[in-house]
Amino acid sequence: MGSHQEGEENGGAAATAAEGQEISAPGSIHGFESLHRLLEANLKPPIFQEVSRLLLGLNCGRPLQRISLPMAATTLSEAHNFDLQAFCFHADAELLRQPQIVRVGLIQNSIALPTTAHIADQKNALMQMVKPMIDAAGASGVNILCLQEAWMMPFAFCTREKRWCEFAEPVNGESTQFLQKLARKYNMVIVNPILERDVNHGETIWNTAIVIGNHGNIIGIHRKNHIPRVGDFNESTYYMEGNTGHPVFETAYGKIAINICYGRHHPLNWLAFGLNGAEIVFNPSATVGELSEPMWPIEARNAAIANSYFVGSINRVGTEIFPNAFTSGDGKPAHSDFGHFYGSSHFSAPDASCTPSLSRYRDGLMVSDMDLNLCRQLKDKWGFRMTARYELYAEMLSKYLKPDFTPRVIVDPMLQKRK
Ligand SMILES: NC(=O)NCCC(=O)O
Repeated sequence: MGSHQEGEENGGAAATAAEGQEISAPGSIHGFESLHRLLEANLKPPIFQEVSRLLLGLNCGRPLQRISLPMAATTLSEAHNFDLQAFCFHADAELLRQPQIVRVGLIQNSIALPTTAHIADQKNALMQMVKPMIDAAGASGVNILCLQEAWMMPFAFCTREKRWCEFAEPVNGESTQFLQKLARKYNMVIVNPILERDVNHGETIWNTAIVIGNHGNIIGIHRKNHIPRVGDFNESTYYMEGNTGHPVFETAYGKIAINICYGRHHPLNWLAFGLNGAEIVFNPSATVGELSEPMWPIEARNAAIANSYFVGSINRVGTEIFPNAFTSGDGKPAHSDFGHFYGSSHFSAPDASCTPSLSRYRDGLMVSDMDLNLCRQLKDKWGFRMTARYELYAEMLSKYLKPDFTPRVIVDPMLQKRK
């Protein structure tokens, strides 16, 4: 990983410019860690700049800038072989408000031990593996950090075997305690997405994000609203649709919310966090290339634009092999893995700009400064809230929810109706 110079524009992924010679890793794109790096190595600089403008947009009229991080962070990334990238989203200067700059981090990780290892060992190894990335975030002065969905376990839901429920832990369980110490040490808000066991409600299991404040306190939790029933994502076998609605957590550094994984396919889910005033929405995820990669760069970015907030998208990395083969009723032969979790964590901004993605196959920490003033500036510019005509949709939805609803279709009288 090379160093990032202040003011270096988004073509600065020279970090891995030697990637042409890189040994092809599983999950790489023809030997490259990301599309951005592949393009940079293969296009002439002026063409690459123009392609980057079209793919990543402009922030305040300029290509997104990379920022440099302290040597302590880059040293950790080299020693522990994780991708480290850092950017800065600006906003225009205002006369009455000071800039509200917050430094935000996203961590993507693979599993640390085979899925056959003892559960306690897997959890301990994961904490040890993720710690250098959290330390790098701390050394970089990150204010708010979010980990990936169910980061304390392999994404075993594809198997439908109930033994994986043993990974579930209470809100104040070992991962929260581990992160609380780090939150205090680095004065950092940390979002901890886990499989939760709600011991006070009959051991119910949820897919939950715990928001830990910068004093190590638990600010609150959010439980995943929408559960996938697609392909191998048999998550409804394990936990129920969340009962926490769309909370926004006012932290020392800004108003944040969490839209867990599959919730990103639901525009109303994004909207509800926006209506509650979120400035940054995290989307901790676990998804594989074959299923969703074409959607990945679109949905979060669209949500950031439509709702005038920042989005931090995080996806796990690697291929996780399970001891027993499984099928998912989709006609595919029995298999022992989901496919490749493609990482590619990134930030999207309300002005339609976005960062390049982290590696498609390595663990990584993505850092970005963001001036939260950009949220209101984009609301003023585009007026999406003011032009939204919510009353039309409230009425439509209330009709749709009634059992006697019939779709309002006006049929061309000239149409020969097929029987
Ligand atoms: N974890 C999860 O919700 N995955 C669903 C797959 C997807 O939405 O891409």
